[in-house]
Amino acid sequence: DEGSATATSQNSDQEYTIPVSIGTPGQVLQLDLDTGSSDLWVFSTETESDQVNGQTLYDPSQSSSSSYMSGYTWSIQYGDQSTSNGDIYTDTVTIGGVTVSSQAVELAQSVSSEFTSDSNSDGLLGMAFDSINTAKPSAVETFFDNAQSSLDSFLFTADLKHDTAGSYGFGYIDSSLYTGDITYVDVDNSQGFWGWTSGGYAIGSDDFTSTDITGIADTGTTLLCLDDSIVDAYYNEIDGANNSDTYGGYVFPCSSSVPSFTFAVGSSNIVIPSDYMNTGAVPDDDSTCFGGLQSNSGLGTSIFGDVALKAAFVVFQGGDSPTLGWATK
Ligand SMILES: CCNC(=O)c1c(-c2ccccc2)csc1NC(=O)CNCCc1c[nH]c2ccccc12
Repeated sequence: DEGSATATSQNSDQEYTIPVSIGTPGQVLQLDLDTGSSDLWVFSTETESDQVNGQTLYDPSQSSSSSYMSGYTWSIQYGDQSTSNGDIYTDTVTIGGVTVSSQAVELAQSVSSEFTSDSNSDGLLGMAFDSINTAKPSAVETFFDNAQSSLDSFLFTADLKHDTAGSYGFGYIDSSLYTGDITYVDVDNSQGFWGWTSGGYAIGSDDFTSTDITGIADTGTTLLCLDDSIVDAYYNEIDGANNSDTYGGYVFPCSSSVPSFTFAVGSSNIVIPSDYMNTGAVPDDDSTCFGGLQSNSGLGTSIFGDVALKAAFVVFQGGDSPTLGWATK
């Protein structure tokens, strides 16, 4: 089996959602496919009503295929301190034509304000490894793991785009979506993430710097978050750039031209164009722009978030020795 789903850029590439059908008849929710976590959770009829703000709610009582997982709960806290928790049903889940008949669906009973205020997302579709799923008394499996037996190949692909619709593929590689060859690198999933190591970087047209950059491929995080040495070197090339306490990161005059950013993938590389490195004006000051590259300090890892991923066609290859494939497009 194979399929694909349109990835819709929300709020200027801040996140990307896909339509996911849950239940019989199908209830379609827009979920943020998140390779940086492993819980499939949804806004639901059980979510505190004062924490709902326009989201579509999954209602298990309207699905003839839902089944309550008695005694199961879940509770997650992301690095940005956002949280959600609730109980769990199984139901039929279909994404891009690929169906899992008994997928654990985690219903939110409570969510923190970041999720309430994000009316573009009805929940998260965690696609990292089962070891970091938060269900109790025991972990439940991701859609990707449950779909393995029915997928032609045990992989999914990400073709995220800047300010326009991209796509996620399941079970196959669409060679029309990239140019040249796909370069595969090993994945370290010991922390439950799609962890990998880049061999270095270049700022604009400057010389390449060989240095190991170990981080995670994370569709659920907007920005590219790297070591301070790289980040400081990058913003040294932009007049008027400064690391702002007010805005919580590097900002610069929106009139500045900003360099592109290249990162190594094995013996090849991916170039993030200049315009991806500017996420746009900060709130209440349209002459100050916020950088797409920010510090990883305090994150515990570097993060190749959407700013980096949307510059490439990326293959998430599952199995006993998972790998990541990167291609230019
Ligand atoms: C900003 C979201 N990212 C993180 O918190 C995060 C961190 C992290 C750690 C410490 C401080 C800040 C971030 C490490 S890995 C990692 N990645 C994930 O946790 C991936 N899942 C993010 C889900 C998520 C959290 N807050 C949101 C708000 C909108 C859409 C999605 C989300």
